[in-house]
Amino acid sequence: MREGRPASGAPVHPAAPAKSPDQGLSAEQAPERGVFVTFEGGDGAGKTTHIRFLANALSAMGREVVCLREPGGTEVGEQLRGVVLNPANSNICDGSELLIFEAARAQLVSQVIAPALERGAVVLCDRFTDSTVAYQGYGRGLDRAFVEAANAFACQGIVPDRTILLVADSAAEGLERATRRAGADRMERAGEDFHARVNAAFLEIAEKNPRRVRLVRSNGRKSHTAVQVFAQLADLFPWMGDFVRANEAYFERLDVHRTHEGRVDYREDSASAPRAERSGKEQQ
Ligand SMILES: Nc1ncnc2c1ncn2[C@@H]1O[C@H](COP(=O)(O)OP(=O)(O)OP(=O)(O)O)[C@@H](O)[C@H]1O
Ligand SMILES: Cc1cn([C@H]2C[C@H](O)[C@@H](COP(=O)(O)O)O2)c(=O)[nH]c1=O
Repeated sequence: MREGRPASGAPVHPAAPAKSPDQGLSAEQAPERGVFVTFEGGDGAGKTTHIRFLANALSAMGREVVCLREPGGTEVGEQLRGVVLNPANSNICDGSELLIFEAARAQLVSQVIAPALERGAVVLCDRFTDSTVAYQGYGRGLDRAFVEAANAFACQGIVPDRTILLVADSAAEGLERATRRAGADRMERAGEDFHARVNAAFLEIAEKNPRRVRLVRSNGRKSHTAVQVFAQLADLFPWMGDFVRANEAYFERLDVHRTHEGRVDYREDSASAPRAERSGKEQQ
């Protein structure tokens, strides 16, 4: 997603801002401001799905998009991810767990996020500091002021411009979605009560930070969720507001369902998708 070329087949809205996917920056245009958007929510809430979809649309509009996940996103961070999520490491203590997430974050912020924002990229991050508050603060019960201080230390002043909080029907539903394919990692095995506390914590975080954190339900069709995600970002990317109203079919491709054989099936409720898409030109 680092290049500014439009993805094939992605619509371009007529009311696109000064820059359209076909036009480069003219010499006198100021570089665009970097935008930092994080996606949060319980396990299996749909973060990966919607980050990927949004990233495609943003790069079609000519933005450099950097997609990241936490823990991870750097070599060191991915190694730390392997340690903290490995179910074999069942004896990691809560303090050590917190510091591993913070170590991965400090590396990601300094090595990737800060430079990307400086360049004017859009950074989409699958989890960030709110996850630490929810999982280590509320879930594990660590001192919240200390968790906040550790977050601040790792972030070096970088705060998301917007956080999309995706909410599934329940923690159990999300966990079922998350573990369906690959089994449960160390955090996903923390128990139902733990995950209920985490999900409640996310709602509390959203209530306390209404400007930054926007709640979007991910319990229905993915296309509906995606429309709401775009709508909640329309003040940061002004073309998105009109785009949502004028391009329903663009979102419906998310409701495409892949069969085990790799064929593409279309659910009944997406039967209105345009013909070209129904012959297999879906994006995701
Ligand atoms: N409205 C929805 N939006 C997104 N995903 C949905 C929705 N409804 C069902 N799903 C399903 O939920 C599952 C989990 O999606 P995804 O992997 O994007 O979640 P995630 O939050 O990134 O999970 P994890 O916490 O494991 O990283 C997928 O199988 C996806 O198809
Ligand atoms: C950043 C962060 C993450 N976690 C937990 C949340 C999830 O259970 C895993 C990450 O797995 P995912 O499939 O990428 O969602 O780690 C946490 O407990 N604390 C954190 O700060």
